[in-house]
Amino acid sequence: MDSDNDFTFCQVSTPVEETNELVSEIADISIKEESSNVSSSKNSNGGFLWKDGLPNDSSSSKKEGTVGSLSFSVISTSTESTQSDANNLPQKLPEQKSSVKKPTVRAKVPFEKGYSQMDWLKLTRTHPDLAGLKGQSNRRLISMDEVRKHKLEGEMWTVLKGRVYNVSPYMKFHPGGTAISSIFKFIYDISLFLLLVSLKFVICISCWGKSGVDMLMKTVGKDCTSLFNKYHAWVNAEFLLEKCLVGTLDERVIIQ
Ligand code: HEM
Repeated sequence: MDSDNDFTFCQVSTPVEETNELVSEIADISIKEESSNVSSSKNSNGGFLWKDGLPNDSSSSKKEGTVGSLSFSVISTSTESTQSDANNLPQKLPEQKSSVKKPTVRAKVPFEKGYSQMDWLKLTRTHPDLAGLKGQSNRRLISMDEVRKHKLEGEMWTVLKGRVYNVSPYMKFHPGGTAISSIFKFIYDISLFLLLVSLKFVICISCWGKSGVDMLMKTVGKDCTSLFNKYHAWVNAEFLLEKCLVGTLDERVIIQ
């Protein structure tokens, strides 16, 4: 017979049900290291040795074994030894308490009623010309000079990731920084001088108590990409401001 046609069949793994059954019967496994001179239970060739024993609790059997200097014990809760008594059924292990911490809720400057991100998305669906294009294409190239000229009510332009947006309609919808109570504001004022020492921290607290409009007003007539990325690089502005797109920044003007 050709050797290619010579097959040998063998079982390479135990069936899943059997494995689950075995696992459910093991209540506890512990491994502890013994010093090399304590070797009463070790066999002569330094290999593996089992010790069968029945602890006080007759519902479970304990097996001990050694491999080299490691000794371990396996406690089985199998009902094999005692069948009839209902008390001898494998006892449930005490439930482990989960140590999942509750997330801390951070106070934020609340948005005005009717100005949530959901309200904004609704508005983008119903208003066709939020960018104020008046029929112009939003594919045209816009210079930084032109962006700087648009700082007035209704026409507040900003550059984000190479695109020019009219953020006026979004202003009131922009979420604010962390809320600040009046007492905390007092402490904030006193400690402001000390806080100036750490520039990074000052940048962090600069948005405390400020409304979303305050935050976004900083960006009008400028490129806000770095500020945007500093506060929330994860925000999908391309999607949120899709309907506010005025054009693409003409970067050739900056390079020259
Ligand atoms: C122009 C495009 C921008 C868009 C579309 C936008 C959008 C958003 C959105 C959706 C949030 C809520 C994020 C969240 O809760 O995880 C947010 C929060 C915030 N944004 Fe903007 N933003 C823009 C620009 C900016 C800029 C330029 C600044 C900085 C001057 C800024 C400062 C903040 C701050 C401080 C928060 C509150 C962060 C917090 O404490 O959770 N945003 N913005």
